[in-house]
Amino acid sequence: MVQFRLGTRGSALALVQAGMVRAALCAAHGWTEDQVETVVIRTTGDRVQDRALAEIGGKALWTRELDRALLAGEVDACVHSMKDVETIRPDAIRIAAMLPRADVRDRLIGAQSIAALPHGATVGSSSPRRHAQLLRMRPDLKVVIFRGNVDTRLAKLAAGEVDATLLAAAGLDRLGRGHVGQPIDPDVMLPAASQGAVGLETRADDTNALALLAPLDHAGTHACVRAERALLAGLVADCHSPVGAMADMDGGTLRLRGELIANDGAAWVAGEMTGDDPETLGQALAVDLLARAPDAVRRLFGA
Ligand SMILES: NCc1[nH]cc(CCC(=O)O)c1CC(=O)O
Repeated sequence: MVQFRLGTRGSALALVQAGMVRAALCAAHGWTEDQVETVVIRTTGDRVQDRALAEIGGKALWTRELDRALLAGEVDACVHSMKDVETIRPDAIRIAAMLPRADVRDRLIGAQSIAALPHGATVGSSSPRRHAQLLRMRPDLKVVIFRGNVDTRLAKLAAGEVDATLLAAAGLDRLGRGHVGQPIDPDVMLPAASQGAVGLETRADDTNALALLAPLDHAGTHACVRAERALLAGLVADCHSPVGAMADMDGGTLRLRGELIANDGAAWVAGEMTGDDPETLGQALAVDLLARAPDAVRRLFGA
């Protein structure tokens, strides 16, 4: 008998991540695999492949249809790459658990390092953060929109459409492509908020699902993701904003790093704070960064 229905996108990466959650649920509750049903839900982000995501104008590109299925009771929880989950969530939906975080870094594919890219090289990326970070280091680069799932992007790179691209290490690793590309140190390229984290959302009032998901929660990862998301909230930013954010745990203390970069990479502000409460820490760093941001950067944010 099915004990739990798990909503997921249908991309190869999403299905691997859903499989990780299914395995964790089975291990926690002594279920067999057939007791967790995976329900594949197609999202707007999966349909629209030819424009920069930021241009489609829509928010919730990866979550709207999953939210609907969750709230309609068609699934008990949804699996998400937390990086793609909006900063502000509906009150009726609760982030219930976070799997242990994978490699948080970006990987460069097509060159040994950003410094080693030939003058004027074309780099494919549709992430405003990576775009701005690349131009800050290398104003000579041509950064072009590059979309599609991981395999599509690697195929476009192999076909010579671009000289190089950047992808999250976590996604590559989960797809069995751990050998692809060179990891970029976070000091060189601060990752996106929640990068490498897989989270589970359920209905806020579903006490049964919340209890079943509780043993899957990795408290350290959850605290880091909370702090990073609180920074985005304080900036009125989302995953389409040119923001780097990364928390880690130093002993019992949270350390949060953040940076805001103008789209052309010519102006930026960066900072770091430590604290115990993730929300307080994220909010405080947002206030600090906005207070110190050059005009060209501050104007990008709603605060
Ligand atoms: N925006 C797409 C997206 N969302 C999550 C991942 C990778 C997996 C992760 O960060 O957990 C990716 C691809 C990428 O940025 O390379």
